[in-house]
Amino acid sequence: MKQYLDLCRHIMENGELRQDRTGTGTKSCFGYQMRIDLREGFPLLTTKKVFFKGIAEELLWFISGSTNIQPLVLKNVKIWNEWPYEKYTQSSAYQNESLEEFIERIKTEDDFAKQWGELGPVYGHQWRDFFGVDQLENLIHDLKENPFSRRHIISAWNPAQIKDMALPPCHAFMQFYVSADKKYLSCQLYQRSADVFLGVPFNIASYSLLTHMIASVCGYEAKEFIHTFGDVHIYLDHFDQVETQLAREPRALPKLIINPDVKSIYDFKYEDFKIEGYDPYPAIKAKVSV
Ligand SMILES: Nc1nc(=O)c2c([nH]1)NC[C@@H]1CN(c3ccc(C(=O)N[C@@H](CCC(=O)O)C(=O)O)cc3)CN21
Ligand SMILES: O=c1ccn([C@H]2C[C@H](O)[C@@H](COP(=O)(O)O)O2)c(=O)[nH]1
Repeated sequence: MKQYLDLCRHIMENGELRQDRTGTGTKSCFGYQMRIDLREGFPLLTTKKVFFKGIAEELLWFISGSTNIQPLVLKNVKIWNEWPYEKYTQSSAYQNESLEEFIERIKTEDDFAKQWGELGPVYGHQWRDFFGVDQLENLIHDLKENPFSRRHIISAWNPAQIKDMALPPCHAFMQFYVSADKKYLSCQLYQRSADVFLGVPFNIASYSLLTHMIASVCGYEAKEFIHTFGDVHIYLDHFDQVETQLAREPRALPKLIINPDVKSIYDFKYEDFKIEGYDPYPAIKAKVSV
């Protein structure tokens, strides 16, 4: 995807070196925007293999309103594991378990999962229960009933609850837009902080999938995903991986096929999505900064 490679090049060429919360250090820019036409294919990077199943299961988990990693872990999605583990290792309950042993306990012991698998009121909670407001339900209702509204918004940024979250939301604010002919749905996301190598490929695919799902249940077609960034950065220990990707020639994008019989946003399962014609270069390993 040219837009993504342009973003990587932009940061490599113009970014400033700065310290960050995790201690790793980044090259960073402030403010950037990508526009992705969803009619040209599904934006799953081809310059490395991206774990679509993990992205889809994470999105279904947000939609379900869950904020406990147990359902993800049971589906073998590992991307949120480090954060509850970090908290656990700092508690008096910690018995020197490795990350793998901790995750095994989350899988098999419900009481342990209830206590230690919780991330606090993160995305799923805010989307479905922002101080009692089901923002997702309202959004879908309004997209159908009042398509030209300028208030089609979901915010995960709840300042009163930031202190209770394992990580304050990065993809924090989204807005939807129905075309004048009521044919198309577009989505714009504001992401306050973006890990370009690990997080952004997930975020692009996740919001593009969400746009397709909402379009499908509201009777529209997905048109554009606009991705707007605040602090957009490449971690210092991801430079080699980014260069490897920049040396690869992007291939044709795959197609997303959604089961058209699903009429409610809450009824989707992973099996209702099919990615066709995905032919990526091999995956590239990288360390996640916690
Ligand atoms: N530093 C940092 N970057 C992030 O992208 C990030 C966070 N923290 N914290 C919260 C979530 C968790 N996210 C993550 C975490 C890990 C991967 C990751 O390791 N991805 C690998 C392997 C995926 C797999 O196959 O399990 C990848 O190659 O994409 C991706 C996104 C996105 N977010
Ligand atoms: O969906 C996500 C979630 C997180 N990130 C990245 C962005 C930053 O590198 C870290 C969060 O650290 P903060 O100090 O809270 O900004 O996680 C992402 O890119 N996408």
